[in-house]
Amino acid sequence: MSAGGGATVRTWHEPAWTVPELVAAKNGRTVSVALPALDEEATVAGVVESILPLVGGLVDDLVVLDSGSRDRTAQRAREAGARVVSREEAIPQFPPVPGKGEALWRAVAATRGDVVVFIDSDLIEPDPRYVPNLVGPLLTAEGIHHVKGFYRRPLRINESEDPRGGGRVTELVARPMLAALRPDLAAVLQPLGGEYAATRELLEAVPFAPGYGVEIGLLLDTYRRYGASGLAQVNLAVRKHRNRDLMELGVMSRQIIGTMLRRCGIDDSGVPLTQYFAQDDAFVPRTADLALEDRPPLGTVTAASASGAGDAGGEARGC
Ligand SMILES: O=c1ccn([C@@H]2O[C@H](COP(=O)(O)OP(=O)(O)O[C@H]3O[C@H](CO)[C@@H](O)[C@H](O)[C@H]3O)[C@@H](O)[C@H]2O)c(=O)[nH]1
Ligand SMILES: O=C(O)[C@H](O)COP(=O)(O)O
Repeated sequence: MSAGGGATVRTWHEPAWTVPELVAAKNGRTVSVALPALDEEATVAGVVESILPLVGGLVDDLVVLDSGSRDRTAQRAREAGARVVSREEAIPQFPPVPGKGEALWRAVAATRGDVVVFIDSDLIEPDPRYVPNLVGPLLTAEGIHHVKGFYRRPLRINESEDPRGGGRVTELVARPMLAALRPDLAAVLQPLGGEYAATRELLEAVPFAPGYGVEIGLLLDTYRRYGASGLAQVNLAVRKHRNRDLMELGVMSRQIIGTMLRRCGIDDSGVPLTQYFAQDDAFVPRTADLALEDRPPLGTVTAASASGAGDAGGEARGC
């Protein structure tokens, strides 16, 4: 699929692989599935259970990377049948920092699969076809390193459901900014989606952006390394998740903009977002954290470098 003169991104609209076909296509390769989870006790078990039947066949390892949960996420995930790894266990030599990028960076370190599939653990009614369809292009086609899922996204707020209203940051921030800065990626339907698969070769070679910048960072870094031909996308039908409120999405958007600018060699002010919350007749300011320092490529991280997993520097710049 191409958009507005941009590059073509290989797109599977009606994926039809069977699980036995994909198992045969592994050809000695291994597949890990990693679920980042922060306080997801309500949903994590359902996501694990949707993938568990594949373990021992298509999937070699199913891991929940606990991102510092204070609820019973780890217990629920373990009881449902996943291997649970804390951030500290995944990379003991570096103290963890908050955020999703940190969780994914450590999930790659905690797994061994030649292919790693990421699935969010806040999904509602997760479809058991997500994992097979995400690994399909990697196992059956040549030259692809990163497969994004795409889907219709319902928006569920205050008990009402808009069948197509979800993906607000995607539609208002990420896709318009890609059109402006990286038009070759304008055909990617869900650049921020949390359901995607990638080769270990890619995941160990690129830096991981902090927080919610991680998906856009991985997308831009894939494009920089392999061009659009290293990317693919596959139709996963529908995806429902816990919808955050507008102010939380503002903070997420600020992080994503910071990562995009940095990947495109554009200076970011580094100023975090201040939001104003109406309280009675006043507007109360609150400034959110902003993190712009990447974690370095895992391929460069050894026990000897324990003194500093900081910024990956030039590797991340200039998309
Ligand atoms: O510090 C964190 C924050 C989140 N998560 C997990 O990451 C997943 C997605 O987080 P969520 O806060 O639900 O993100 P969304 O609002 O769903 O945001 C969308 O957009 C983000 C920015 O691209 C992506 O990271 C998400 O995967 C994507 O679903 C969930 O399983 C969380 O538990 C962590 O593990 N650690
Ligand atoms: O991916 C996104 O755009 C954000 O996660 C927001 O998604 P939502 O609008 O479906 O809550």
